[in-house]
Order: sequence, then structure tokens, then C-alpha cells
Amino acid sequence: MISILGAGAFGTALAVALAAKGPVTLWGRRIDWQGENPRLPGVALPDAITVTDDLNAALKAGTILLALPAQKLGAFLDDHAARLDGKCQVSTAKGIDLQRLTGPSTLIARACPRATVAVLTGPSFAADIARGLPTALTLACAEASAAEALQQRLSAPVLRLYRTTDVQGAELGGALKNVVAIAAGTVIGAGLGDSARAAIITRGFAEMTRLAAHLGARPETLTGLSGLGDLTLTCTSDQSRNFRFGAALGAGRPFDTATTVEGAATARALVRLAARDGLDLPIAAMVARLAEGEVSVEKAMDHLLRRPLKEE
Ligand SMILES: NC(=O)c1ccc[n+]([C@@H]2O[C@H](COP(=O)([O-])OP(=O)(O)OC[C@H]3O[C@@H](n4cnc5c(N)ncnc54)[C@H](O)[C@@H]3O)[C@@H](O)[C@H]2O)c1
Ligand SMILES: O=P(O)(O)OC[C@H](O)CO
Repeated sequence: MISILGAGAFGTALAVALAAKGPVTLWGRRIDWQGENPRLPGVALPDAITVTDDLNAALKAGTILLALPAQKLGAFLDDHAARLDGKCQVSTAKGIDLQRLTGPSTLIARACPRATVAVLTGPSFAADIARGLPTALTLACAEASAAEALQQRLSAPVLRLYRTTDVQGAELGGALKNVVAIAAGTVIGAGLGDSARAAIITRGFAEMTRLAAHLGARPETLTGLSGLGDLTLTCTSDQSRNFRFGAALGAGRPFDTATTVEGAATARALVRLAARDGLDLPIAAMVARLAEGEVSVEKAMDHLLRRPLKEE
């Protein structure tokens, strides 16, 4: 049995895709809707999905997908660690915890030392998955045999999973691309043009790979679906909330604060990580200051453009 914890857009979309293979339980802390999740409008839920706010019922499953926002995951795991430990837990969150400066897999491993820890990530909009459009993702688990079993269990007719044992690389790609997507959105929102966006994507990718290598990720993971693949999607599509948040910043427009924008808190986490480890992450630093309203778009761009000239 599979349970998905977190009945937001992504948890619901995964439930729809996996319901093609068998029963799925979708848990949310407050289910105040019926039939159609307002976070995923226009999507009817198949009968194979049981929607519940009963966590005990959801935790009867052996495989648990965690579809909570990255900044909420640590506290959730702390609260429910005793019941979650020993289970196979697959995180779909794309962010770095601001307080603990780690990704979801480390949060799970620390809270639940006996759990099998995996990450499901890669270029995928919830709405695309729920509409049955083809999507390819990365399933990462350090134990090769568990990775293979999960790849089989979580692949679905239009959900094609590739596997890796590089958990760190896979989850860093997903977290860091959100920061670059805010920067790319800012460039477009400010009317700086597609050439500038290509520059920020490329230099952002250089920053991603530098940091990922420092934290022990394999370079080839960053060039795969979970890194370059997701970076490309998120920096070029209006469907992305991170991109739209950046576009609003660039254009000086307000943005709905209830929207999940993982890159904003992750940029702040990266600033702290950079200070801790003596790293230079200029794009993340710029995004953190922009998102906090500490610097104008003009000043931020000027600061990036005036950095000392160097080899590529
Ligand atoms: N939406 C996408 O297209 C997409 C795609 C891939 C990955 N993701 C990732 O999935 C994660 C979730 O994103 P989403 O799009 O589903 O967000 P969302 O804003 O649609 O939903 C988040 C859900 O988490 C719930 N939640 C928040 N705090 C909680 C807590 N403490 N306990 C229980 N539930 C809690 C909210 O009630 C909400 O239902 C993010 O890390 C995101 O980056 C999203
Ligand atoms: O809407 P975003 O910016 O959170 O992006 C959603 C997914 O991460 C895209 O792969």
C-alpha cells in the first residue's frame, strides 16, 4: 500500500497518477473539500484514492510519500517520528531547511534512523501529472535494491522513473533550481530579456554544481532530470510558482503570500550555508536579499554585473 502525506497540489497529482496502479491513501491535516482539491482545480479524483485526515489510517501503508513543503517537513517529522520510523519514506519536497541547513533526506534520516529514505524529484508540474501528461522523474535511494524496488512501485503509465543512489545530488538539484528560477523570473519580470535569462540560468547552474560538489553530490546527477532538467523547466515556464514569484519581484507587483515558493527560504538557507562553509554563491545571495525586500532589482543586477571579470 502507498500513502501520500500532504494533500497539496503535488501530493494530489501523485495520488492521481499512482491510482492507475492500485489503491492510494491521500492524507491532509485538514480536508475541507470534496471531490476536487482547490489546489489542483479541474482534476477529478479516481475512486482508487482514499482521502483522509486520519494519520493513523494513512500510516498503515508500508511506503509513505511525503509531499509537504520543505520548511514544514522537519517539524512534521519531529512530531510523528515514532510512528514513521522503520517505514520506507520518499520525500518530494524541493528545498533546504532554513534552521537545520539540510535537505529532506537528512531530516528524515535524523528523525527516523530505521527508515529507508528516498527522494522523488525532477521536472514535473502537478497539473501536468494530474492531466496524464508524460513526465520523467528521478527516484533516489542510497540502497540500490530499495531504489530498484521503489522505481517499480512508483512508476506509472505516464510517470517514468529513472533511479540513482545519489540522494544528495538529486535533492540538491531540486532545491537549488528553485532559487535560480526566482532569479530567472526576476530578470524576465524586470524586462531584461531572454539573453539575460540564459545568462542567469547558466551561471545559476554553475553555482548549483559548485555547491552540490562541495556537499558530496555526483556531477552527473546535476546534469540529469533532477538538476538541469528541472532547472530548464522551472526557469522557462509560467506554471512555476518560483518563476512567477521572481517575475512579480522584477515587475514590482505583489504576490500571494499563501503560495508555496520554496526558493525564497532555500535562498536564505544557502546564504547561511555559504557563510558556514566559506562559499561564494552570488545568485543565491541576491535572491535572498530580493525576496526579503532588502535590495532593489536594479541594485541586485548592478551588483552581479559589476563582479570582477573571471574565467568561465
Ligand atoms: N506543485 C508542483 O508542481 C510540484 C512539483 C514537484 C515537487 N513539488 C514539491 O512538493 C512540495 C509540496 O508542494 P505543493 O505544490 O504540493 O504545495 P501546496 O502549497 O499545493 O500544498 C502544500 C500542502 O502541505 C500542507 N501542509 C503544510 N504544512 C503542513 C503540516 N505541518 N502538516 C501537514 N500538512 C501541511 C498544506 O496544507 C498543503 O495542502 C514542495 O516542496 C514542492 O517544491 C511540487
Ligand atoms: O511551481 P514550482 O516553482 O514550485 O515548481 C514545481 C516543480 O518543482 C517543477 O518541477
